[in-house]
Amino acid sequence: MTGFFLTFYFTRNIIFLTRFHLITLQSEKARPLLDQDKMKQALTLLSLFLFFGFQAFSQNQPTVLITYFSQSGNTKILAEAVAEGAKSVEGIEVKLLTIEEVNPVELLEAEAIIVGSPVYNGNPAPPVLEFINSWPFENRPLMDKLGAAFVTGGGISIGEEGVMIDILRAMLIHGMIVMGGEEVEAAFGASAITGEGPFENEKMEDIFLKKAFGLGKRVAEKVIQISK
Ligand SMILES: Cc1cc2nc3c(=O)[nH]c(=O)nc-3n(C[C@H](O)[C@H](O)[C@H](O)COP(=O)(O)O)c2cc1C
Repeated sequence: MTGFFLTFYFTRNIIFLTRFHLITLQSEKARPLLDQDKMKQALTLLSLFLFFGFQAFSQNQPTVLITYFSQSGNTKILAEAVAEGAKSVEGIEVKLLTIEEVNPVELLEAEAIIVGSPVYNGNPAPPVLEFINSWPFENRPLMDKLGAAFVTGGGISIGEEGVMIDILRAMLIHGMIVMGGEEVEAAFGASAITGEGPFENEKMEDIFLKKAFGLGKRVAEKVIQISK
């Protein structure tokens, strides 16, 4: 939609400026290179070319939607790394939004949806479940979209793998094709431990960011492959 309005805006401005130039030429009694009718025809053709050219360009970029809930910022950091990975693939439009920001059109337009959640009592955080439960089911509009998950949890083995499976399972109900990350250590998606032992740092560990980057990259590459 944004692409459409931008295209419209630019094309309209080009037409306006060219007309203005024509009028100026006439008023200065300068000799135009073409007569006025031919110039109008050329202008119309040029406008159509620009309009459809921009449209084709703006609509051809398949979208990867990365969406997450994060109360204290850890899942947000992981989401940003997933987005960086997806952006590293040429020809992909990446949308990075919190689950509160996503609208239904963005969900339906995306070729791939990557959902991130913190672990809350061994489960996805309630706002993430609420978000997934709001996805449209009738006629299964999410069918065949790619899906993936990422998670942050406070401790080792107290829920992060289970939460990724929960998200992927819900995606499967919608007929989505689910994927893990690039590395075998990210088989169910990307996860990070944020509050135990060596991982209880201010800064998120690079091994977790690498898994997240790899997840975004792999999903984006697959989107390009199946969009051809
Ligand atoms: C209500 C609540 C329940 C939690 N339960 C778990 C849990 O079961 N397992 C776990 O590993 N971490 C648990 N945590 C820790 C969070 O998953 C962890 O701090 C996470 O990185 C927070 O993500 P955020 O910074 O994006 O909000 C819990 C945190 C809260 C607030």
